[in-house]
Amino acid sequence: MTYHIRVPATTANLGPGFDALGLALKLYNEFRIETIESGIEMLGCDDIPLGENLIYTTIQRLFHEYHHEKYGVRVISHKIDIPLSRGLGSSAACIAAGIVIANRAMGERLGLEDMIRIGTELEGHPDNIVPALVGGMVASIHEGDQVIYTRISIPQSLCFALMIPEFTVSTGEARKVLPDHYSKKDCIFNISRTALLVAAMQNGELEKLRVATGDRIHQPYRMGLIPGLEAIFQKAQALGSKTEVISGSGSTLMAMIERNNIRFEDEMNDFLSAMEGGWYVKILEHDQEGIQIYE
Ligand SMILES: Nc1ncnc2c1ncn2[C@@H]1O[C@H](COP(=O)(O)OP(=O)(O)OP(=O)(O)O)[C@@H](O)[C@H]1O
Ligand SMILES: N[C@@H](CCO)C(=O)O
Repeated sequence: MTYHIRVPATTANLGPGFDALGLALKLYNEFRIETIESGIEMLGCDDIPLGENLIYTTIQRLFHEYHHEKYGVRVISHKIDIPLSRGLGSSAACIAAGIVIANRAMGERLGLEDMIRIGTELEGHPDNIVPALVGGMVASIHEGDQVIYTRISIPQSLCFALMIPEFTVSTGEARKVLPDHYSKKDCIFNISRTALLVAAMQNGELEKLRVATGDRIHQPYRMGLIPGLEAIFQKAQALGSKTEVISGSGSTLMAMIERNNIRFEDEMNDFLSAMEGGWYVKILEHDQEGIQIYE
């Protein structure tokens, strides 16, 4: 049996919604899956050691946990468009793919809610894995052994400009720079803005996005990991962006722009090409479908 999987990139946090908000983007990794007699074979991703290959380790873990021995899988990475460790959910995409591949091999014994729970446990937070699986913009919480999530609508006129550098920021390192405790003032700052952001998105109030994406939980501590951030944010604003945030834990930066902002891409690319860091821009729409299996 042979089939294909397509899994979207995701951007997490969207400013104040640390570990809670995320959205799927029309940028994809694609895999071809073949059934084999036994074991797990990975082709087309030789640069990632097997022990760090999250598709491999996810399938291995699920086969072991569910005592699956009947037959194995060959996973061929044939289109890897999500760059590694840039804050675009490459790890969540691989975990999502691994879960779906293992589940299919095991006769679809896991439902969507099980896959979301397992993915969240493996990733450590739900904000990338849930939109990678279900698509769209999603608010998620992990409570006990359950993940509870809901979709948030995104204004039709909005799209997303991703400024992607050559350098990486590992999520692990970017979490280590965060404090263990926050003041009541900072918590209230983020709670109020997260609520405003969700409502502004639902109501299509683009002019409120800038104030609604204010954040005191993670971005102030991570800015130092991304040289060029301030200049790029200023340029994006000058080009009419509605707001700018760090995508996930970086290194990618994201501006929310109107679809009819036709000068943004070229002018931002000119600006980025004069900077150090190997930056380039990609304008993307949100993905509404999440992970897809096709024959
Ligand atoms: N195509 C791939 N195949 C196998 N493993 C991958 C692939 N892409 C990423 N990974 C694994 O995911 C790791 C990157 O995870 P990390 O959390 O640092 O970045 P990210 O998921 O891209 O960023 P963020 O979580 O901020 O969006 C890689 O080191 C590798 O172990
Ligand atoms: N919410 C996560 C997303 C990155 O995986 C973080 O910012 O650390």
